[in-house]
Amino acid sequence: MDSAGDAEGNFSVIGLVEDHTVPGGWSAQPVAAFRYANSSDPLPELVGGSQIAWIGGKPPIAEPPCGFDGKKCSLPHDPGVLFAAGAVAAAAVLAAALLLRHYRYEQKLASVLWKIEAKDLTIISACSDNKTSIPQEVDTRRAHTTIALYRGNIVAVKKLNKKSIDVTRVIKKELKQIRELRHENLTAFVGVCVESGSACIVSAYCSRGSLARVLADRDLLLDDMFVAKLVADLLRGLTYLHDSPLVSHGNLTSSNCLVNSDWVLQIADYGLHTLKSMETEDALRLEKRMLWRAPELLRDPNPPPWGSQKGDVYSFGIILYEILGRSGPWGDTNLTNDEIIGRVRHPIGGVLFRPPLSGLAARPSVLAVLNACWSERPDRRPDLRLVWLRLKDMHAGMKTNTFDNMLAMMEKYASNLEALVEEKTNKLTEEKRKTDDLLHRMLPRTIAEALKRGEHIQAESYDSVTVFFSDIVDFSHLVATSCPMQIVDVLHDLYTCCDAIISYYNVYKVEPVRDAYMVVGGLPERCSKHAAEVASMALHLLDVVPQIRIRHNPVARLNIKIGIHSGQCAAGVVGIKMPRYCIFGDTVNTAARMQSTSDPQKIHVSHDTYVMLRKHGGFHFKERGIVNIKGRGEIKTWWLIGEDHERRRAPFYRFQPGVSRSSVRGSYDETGWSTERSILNIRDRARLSCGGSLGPGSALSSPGPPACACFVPQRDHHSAPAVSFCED
Ligand SMILES: Nc1nc2c(ncn2[C@@H]2O[C@H](COP(=O)(O)OP(=O)(O)OP(=O)(O)O)[C@@H](O)[C@H]2O)c(=O)[nH]1
Ligand SMILES: [Mg+2]
Repeated sequence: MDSAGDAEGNFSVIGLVEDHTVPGGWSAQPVAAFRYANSSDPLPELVGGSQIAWIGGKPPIAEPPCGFDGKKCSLPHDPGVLFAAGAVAAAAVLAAALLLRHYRYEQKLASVLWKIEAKDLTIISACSDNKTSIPQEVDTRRAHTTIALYRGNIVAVKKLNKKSIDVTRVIKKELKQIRELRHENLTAFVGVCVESGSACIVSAYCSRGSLARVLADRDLLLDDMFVAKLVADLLRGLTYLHDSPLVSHGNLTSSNCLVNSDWVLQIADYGLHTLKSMETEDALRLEKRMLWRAPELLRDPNPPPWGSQKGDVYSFGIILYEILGRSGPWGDTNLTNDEIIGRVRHPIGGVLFRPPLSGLAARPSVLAVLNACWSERPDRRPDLRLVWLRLKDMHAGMKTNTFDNMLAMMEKYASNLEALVEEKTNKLTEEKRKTDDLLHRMLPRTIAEALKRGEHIQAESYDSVTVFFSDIVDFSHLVATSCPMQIVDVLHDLYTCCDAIISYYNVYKVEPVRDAYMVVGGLPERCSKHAAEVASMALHLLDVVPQIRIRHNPVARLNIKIGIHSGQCAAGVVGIKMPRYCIFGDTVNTAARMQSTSDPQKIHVSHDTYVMLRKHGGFHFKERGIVNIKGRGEIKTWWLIGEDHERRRAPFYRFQPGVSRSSVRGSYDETGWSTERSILNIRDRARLSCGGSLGPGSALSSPGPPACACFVPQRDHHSAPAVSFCED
């Protein structure tokens, strides 16, 4: 109590204090007190407050910042002041945003992201040494444009024909604009290389080349789906361009539509009109571009390089026509480019000149779109979205998914290629067959095959072969009375006929020299009946040769002298550049002597051959007597005069060394030759056509006397028979 008897307040501050003596570790204890230092003080002082554990480390403020009733923070209430303040703030924010935007724009313009350093471009030429760095899909011979390697990618490089390049602000704007365009159906712009005053535009490379080239490739089958996909790609790309800041293309041609490796059509050479302006261009190139240009642009003395959207629609119409017709932008026409452009610009007699639609296989709806796209009045041309709608029928077969479309295109292309490969393989096989045929005419088949395999041909010795020689009687007289070309004709006819006959026997013909003809039996494949083969063939030839008509002297007849001898010999290939299969040995000389000592239309047979033929049986002889053969002395020789006709039973087969026996009917001995076959009726044989105009089967199966068998020389199947022989 104080002196006045008033009670003095005794205030203590109780706080939570850590206390391990109580459960929970905390207890409320006095932590500070209020004391009056002087009795005159109106309020007590806080003593010991430092021990208090305040939340947040300090005591709470005594009053809220804006006072207990918020009056301390109240704004001025004048609306004019408020509005002015807001407007200033908004203007400041807008100005800051605009400034930032402009700054960024300027920065983008100034940035040289479009710039390509010449040192980063490695030009690839068709004869580039560095083939390993060129990706497989790049066929440099089919590029048709300059291609280069840029940061590991193949790019197309288009050089601008300008004397000097000044990269102005407008050009920078164009470059920025074009860099921002991205679409699946536009070729991706990579950059521009400006070096020492010249410039080139670098863009992504499309490996399948331009649409014009794809359409010109006759091996490529473009079915409806292919066509629809190409048209759809073109429309998509063009629509994107029309909706972009570029607004239009201005130079839409089939060479500016490229096809990439995935068969996606991409539009190229869009934009950059200022950069490309003032290019010194080839007049022919300029003229070619005009073929796709709309009439109103052709008439304009200063057409804008970006053309117009309606102008693009006209160009689209021409390209659509090109895709459907595959015969160029104006079809098969005799008019020159200049004449076409002239007629489009100034129609003659008011009749509009457009590509011919007759013979174009297309749906009526597509033809209607074509006509609409190349309307004379631009405002009558549909816009691209309408074109897309009107071509709905055309796109009906297409898949909605781009990837599926791509896959379908690839599959189509692969099967197209398969058919193409098959066709080319057939052609190749046919060519190979012809080459083999030619080779087999020059060398025995087994030898030719071994030579093809690169094997060395060892000369072989044969114990027993039969050598045949024939020679035209009075050939020197024939030569003296004919001109060289007539002689060539006679020999050609004779050899064509003889070759056809000997192909029916198991014998090998050695190259003829002048009128002399040499045939050997028993090599290169050994054959036990070689003497019979040669004898039969000799009788056949003897019968046929006199029936060959001499073209320039039809009444004259060819007669031959034949000599045959059997014995041992060696045979092998001589020469490397022009290998020849040659036969060596005394047997050859003796056979030649047998021929030279023979008589016209007689077959002179040595005693050795006679013994073999007797053993074989079926041949008829007449003894000639003792003849002096140079080198052999006096030997007994024979005339072969005939063979037993009735011994022929089996069908007559053409002999083809190397052909498996099982593939041919008939009975064969170990040489691949039918026993009966070698003993043929000479009359029947005579009916066999030379040159194969009648097959062997037909000659033997037709009963009764045969009709005249003629052959037409192989070199001209349309001419009248040059040589004919008939049965007497
Ligand atoms: N394979 C392939 N060929 C291309 C590529 N780019 C252009 N070409 C072809 O290269 C040739 C020359 O192209 P450009 O210099 O653009 O000439 P243009 O297209 O005929 O005519 P403009 O573009 O009108 O000047 C044309 O046949 C193009 O189709 C590409 O990326 N790949
Ligand atoms: Mg081009």
